[in-house]
Amino acid sequence: MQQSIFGTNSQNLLPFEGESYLYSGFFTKTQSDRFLKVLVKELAWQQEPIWMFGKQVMQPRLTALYGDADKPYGYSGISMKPLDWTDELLEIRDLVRQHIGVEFTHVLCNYYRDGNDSMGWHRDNEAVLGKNPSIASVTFGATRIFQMRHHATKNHKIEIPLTHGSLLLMTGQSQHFWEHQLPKTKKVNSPRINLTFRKLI
Ligand SMILES: O=C(O)CCC(=O)C(=O)O
Ligand SMILES: [Fe+2]
Repeated sequence: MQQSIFGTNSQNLLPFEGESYLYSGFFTKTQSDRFLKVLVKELAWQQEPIWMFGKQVMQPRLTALYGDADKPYGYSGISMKPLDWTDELLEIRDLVRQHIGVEFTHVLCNYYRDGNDSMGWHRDNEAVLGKNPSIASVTFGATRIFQMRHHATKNHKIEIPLTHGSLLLMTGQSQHFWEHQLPKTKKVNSPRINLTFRKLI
């Protein structure tokens, strides 16, 4: 049984100008163990290059994009063509959709092999996501610290441990006013999978 996002355990983690909610035990341990195992094995993981300061560098993680449409989804100077939903990704999408009420069209999958893999500061604010996108972020595997900070001031940094089976919803003005990252850590040497469900308009 999934926890309702309208339950009493949800409170806005952002102090102002956006809304983000964490549902720690959204998936059961049994579900989470199964999804971690299957997704590591079955998704079409690739290490993609991105452009940074005029140079091409490899991303410090593996990624895969799945979704409805045959339309490419570009970010950070790369364009990815979505693959067709797998059974497990559809199952997870439907559980998340049931509770958030958003018809997600795509899921960007990230595979952090260990604490050396990471994602730098960014906002998910591409025009194709619309003005105030709701992004649902699901984690299986190692707990990693997810950081958010106010984009304009770089102040008000908050740290959110994203545990096995957790769901983080970033919504409202979050992607306009707040940026986020997943820093490297020496404390983790096991894998983590993160799925960010998005609705392209
Ligand atoms: O791995 C995470 O928790 C963050 C992923 C993320 O920010 C993204 O895919 O845009
Ligand atoms: Fe992001």
